[in-house]
Amino acid sequence: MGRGGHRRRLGRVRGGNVRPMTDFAASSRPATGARKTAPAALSWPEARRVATGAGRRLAGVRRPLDEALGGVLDGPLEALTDLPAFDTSAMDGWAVAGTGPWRVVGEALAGQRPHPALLDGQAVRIATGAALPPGATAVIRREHGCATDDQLRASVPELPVPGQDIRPRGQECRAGDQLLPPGAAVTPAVLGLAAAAGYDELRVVPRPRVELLVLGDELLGCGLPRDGRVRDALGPLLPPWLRRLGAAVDGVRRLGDDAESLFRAVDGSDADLIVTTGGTASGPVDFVHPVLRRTGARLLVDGVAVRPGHPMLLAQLPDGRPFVGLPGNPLAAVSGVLTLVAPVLRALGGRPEPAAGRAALADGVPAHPTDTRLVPVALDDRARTAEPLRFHGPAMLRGLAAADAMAVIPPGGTAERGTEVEVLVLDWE
Ligand SMILES: Nc1nc2c(c(=O)[nH]1)N[C@H]1C(S)=C(S)[C@@H](COP(=O)(O)OP(=O)(O)OC[C@H]3O[C@@H](n4cnc5c(N)ncnc54)[C@H](O)[C@@H]3O)O[C@H]1N2
Ligand code: MOO
Repeated sequence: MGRGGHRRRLGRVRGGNVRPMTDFAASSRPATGARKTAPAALSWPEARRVATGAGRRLAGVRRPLDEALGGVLDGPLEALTDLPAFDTSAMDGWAVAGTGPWRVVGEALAGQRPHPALLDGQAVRIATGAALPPGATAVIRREHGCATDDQLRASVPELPVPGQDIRPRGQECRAGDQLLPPGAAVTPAVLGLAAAAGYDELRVVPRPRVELLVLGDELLGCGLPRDGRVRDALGPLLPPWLRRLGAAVDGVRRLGDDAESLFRAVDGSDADLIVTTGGTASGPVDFVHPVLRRTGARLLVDGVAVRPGHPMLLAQLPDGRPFVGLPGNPLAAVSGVLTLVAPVLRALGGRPEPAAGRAALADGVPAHPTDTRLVPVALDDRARTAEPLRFHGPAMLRGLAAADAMAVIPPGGTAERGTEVEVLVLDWE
């Protein structure tokens, strides 16, 4: 269940739990799960476009600065004050009025109210960051002046230079200036800037909350594969990656291949996005389609012309929340994250799409005749090349674990060595 503990019930049809097929708009699957005729898979670029449009940006919330990290700005960050807010000294030394020599009449430390105005020929000892007394025309650095018996002389002939080592009020910004645009990621630097500019709280688009449901009777949470069972690889892989992509993920719920428990988990979740793994195909215990049908969801993407990962799907629950079904084969699930989950998370979280990376293939890669291929590659940033890696089968993670990116190989022919292709950088850390 989501963090708030609130359960959102999905709409039900009286007299039965299965919605009419018209509610399962894009699907042509029969209610039992097996497919009579395969619906046309969307092309990979089209599926990504649909995913981008499937998530409505979450409403902004006010957060104290220390809880705003990792969100994005809901609106522009406008300065609440001039910065600096008052004229200050940039150096330790003396603030002076007019040309020397000067009589030292007091002291100005950071954090004190401004010293009374200086007359021509007067000076105060001043600390870096202290408010400049009115009338001061320059600052003489400690190492450029010589003070005896309250008489100050510059030890460098060119001094004083008017304005030297003074940080004038408003040098960095004026109150009301836009410091950052809406959608900027809230980094530690942004927190510092916001505090300097007078903010105690920020209005941010929150991280979308993801409910992650890992399906499969065969999955083990620990130990060696045994008795036909395998270790769950996606439970450890997905949460930290989805967090990196801007999501809030409380944890993973592992469910058996049981339609009722999947329905209850989906029905009881108040997450902004539900992601399942496994059960997308048409095997005897693949329940994602029938359960979606029972919830009254609308399928937006039902299969994508991409290898691996072609059974991935994207649906919209009756209340509009998105649902992504990732295939169970681990590299196919990774392909589904890149194709569907990442764009949906960006849309929900108000994050801009990163600029597309490109690199030249260091070796030829056979393309699929009709589908896009996503192939793990090691990037050489200096040479701007991408080396295709072995062990890239849909059930394998060995290539991925050594990869920096997935190269996008468009359908048809062979992508020859030297061909420049799009690369989706795997920003793990
Ligand atoms: N008759 C057909 N069979 C299959 C097709 C097809 O088109 N026609 N597509 C194949 C492709 S491609 C994929 S991908 C898989 C997708 O299947 P599901 O999404 O239903 O996934 P499962 O059947 O539950 O599992 C598939 C495979 O992956 C292993 N798995 C599942 N979850 C995990 C996990 N968390 N960690 C590690 N491994 C996992 C599972 O044990 C299976 O070996 O369907 C093909 N079949
Ligand atoms: O999606 Mo499957 O082969 O492409 O693992």
